[in-house]
Amino acid sequence: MPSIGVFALQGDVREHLQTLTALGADAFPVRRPAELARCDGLVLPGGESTTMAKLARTFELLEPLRSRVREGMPTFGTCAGMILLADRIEGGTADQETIGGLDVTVRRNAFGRQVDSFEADLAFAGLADPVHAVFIRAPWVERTGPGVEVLAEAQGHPVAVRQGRLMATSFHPEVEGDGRVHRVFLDLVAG
Ligand SMILES: NC(=O)CC[C@H](N)C(=O)O
Repeated sequence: MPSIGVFALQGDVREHLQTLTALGADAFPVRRPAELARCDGLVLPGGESTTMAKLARTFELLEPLRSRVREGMPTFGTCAGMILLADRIEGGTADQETIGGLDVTVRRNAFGRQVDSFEADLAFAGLADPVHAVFIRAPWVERTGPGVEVLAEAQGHPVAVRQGRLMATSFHPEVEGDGRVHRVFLDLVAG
């Protein structure tokens, strides 16, 4: 049973814990470096990315997170979690820190005011049936580096990507999801 941490200083932690537990993972919240150290894989939930980065710095988790991701820990970011994994951000504050590792540029709040939040059924690479995707003030991926695979798109923009053992979605598969996207991540963890 893989040990999967969910970054828990801010964000929709409980939904991820429930989904991962239902899939048979040993899922637990991560608030300190000792908890991070026992993760086989990590989920960065949705929430508010600037707040999450600031709290990570305050609780001395930011540098440990950066090293674990650099060392190849499988990591899955959803929405704000995608922003935290991105190497470059557009539409953020100038001093916004990220964990980084994913060679993409993401645009925060990209879908704009009109469609602040919306839902869509999206084709997802490797899955037979469309995934029901809930978007809440979501980013999209503006540019991808050469090693990045696009797994899903919405309105012509990448909204799910994978690079090696890193995976990110603009939407919230932990909300009204059926577990299949988390299963894709657990398969990555299993290697
Ligand atoms: N639902 C979400 O995670 C929203 C992300 C948020 N707009 C941010 O920039 O961090």
